[in-house]
Amino acid sequence: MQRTTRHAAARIEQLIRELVDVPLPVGLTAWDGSEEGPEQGPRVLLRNRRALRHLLWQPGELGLARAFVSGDLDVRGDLTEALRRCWAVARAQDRGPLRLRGRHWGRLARAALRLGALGPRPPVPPGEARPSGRLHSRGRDRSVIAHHYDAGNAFYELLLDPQMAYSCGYFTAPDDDLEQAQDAKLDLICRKLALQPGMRLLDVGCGWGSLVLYAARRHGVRATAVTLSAEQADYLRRCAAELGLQEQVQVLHQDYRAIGGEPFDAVASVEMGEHVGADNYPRYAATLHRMLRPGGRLLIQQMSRAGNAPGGGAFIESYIAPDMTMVPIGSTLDLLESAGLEVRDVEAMREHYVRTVRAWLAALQENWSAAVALMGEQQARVWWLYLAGGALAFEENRMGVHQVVAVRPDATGASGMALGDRAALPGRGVPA
Ligand SMILES: C[S@@+](CC[C@H](N)C(=O)[O-])C[C@H]1O[C@@H](n2cnc3c(N)ncnc32)[C@H](O)[C@@H]1O
Repeated sequence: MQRTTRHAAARIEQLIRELVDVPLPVGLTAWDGSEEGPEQGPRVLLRNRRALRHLLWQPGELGLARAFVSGDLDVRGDLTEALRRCWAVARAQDRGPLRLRGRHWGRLARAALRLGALGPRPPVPPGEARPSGRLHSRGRDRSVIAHHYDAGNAFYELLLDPQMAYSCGYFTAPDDDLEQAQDAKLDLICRKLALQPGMRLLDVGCGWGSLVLYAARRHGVRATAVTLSAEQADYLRRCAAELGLQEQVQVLHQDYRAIGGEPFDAVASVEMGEHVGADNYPRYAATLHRMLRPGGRLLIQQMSRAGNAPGGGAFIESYIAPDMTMVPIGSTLDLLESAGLEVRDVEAMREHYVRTVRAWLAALQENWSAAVALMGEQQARVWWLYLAGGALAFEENRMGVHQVVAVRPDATGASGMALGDRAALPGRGVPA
């Protein structure tokens, strides 16, 4: 027979003290209405005992995420602040969130028994990707990309700016909004690439085509856009046709490994390098090099991560972007140079990503009912958690993002850059 308690929150608080020796970082309300922890700030609600069972069956970040996604665990108030406080505890413990040691298991099981929380494995909420096949084989990459990017253009339209840029924006003034920041980012990229009318631009990993459409319209280039997502390719073809740019913008729905033909005057790849994997990065860098004419410029924008945990963490890997790899920026620069490119400029943009992700999160919250109608409550909660945690990761310097300008020197070693040309430095704004 299950033993019940009317003091579940107190028991959980006691358990947390025993396990990690810290007071509750956030308020806690348990299924029996009992409350513990700070009264101010965000509050975690354990709606039922199943919330704990998610953690017992899948200890750590993923169990916590499943409890949240299913709604068994909820947060009242600011989710980002709740995550910030929990991360602070994890940092003080010198380990990730809820990474328990073997000796803790006995205590955990006894506490769960007292709380009546022992029971069968709860159903895994929908939306987890289960990629199969060899890591970063073309087939597996295609299904992983479809999982994330083919979630429906209508959803991304709710979240993103009108140009549908799905990468870090560039805030040049304190009160810039997302639309201005994405416009400024595209402008900055075009200037760093020194685009001129008639030039040929290749964009590898083009998303919904914000860069190629911008560059074609504002700089008169002829652009080729490559994406592995069928929905993105269709969307971009439609946009290009509506804007009368179908002659200027060619859209290729294919893997970057299949790119061939004549080299381009300029090559861009904005937040795609995270998808290629450590083993394939040299091949990706070699492709960028091969597709750039000698003397041409490359711009990549890429997220980075310090330390030895190259993925996005258990939650991101399961729900958002499996097989993603992020490495320290220094390693990326090495790999680009090993491919024969010469790195000319690196700009760190971490603070811009804090604001970008916060803007996406605000858009999700404003459009919550529409998002739920499109994808269901649980999937909308996946995005809520992803964006709240993502903004925090950039804020706390667990993740970074950089723009890198490189050139392919010609046979004589000439870079094609004028003396003193420091890749569009005048374009840099200083956000407050
Ligand atoms: C984060 S999105 C960035 C989109 C775009 N550059 C932007 O700034 O809005 C990553 C893009 O990389 C593409 N991608 C990922 N892996 C790819 C691959 N193996 N081959 C071609 N494109 C790929 C995805 O389809 C998506 O368009």
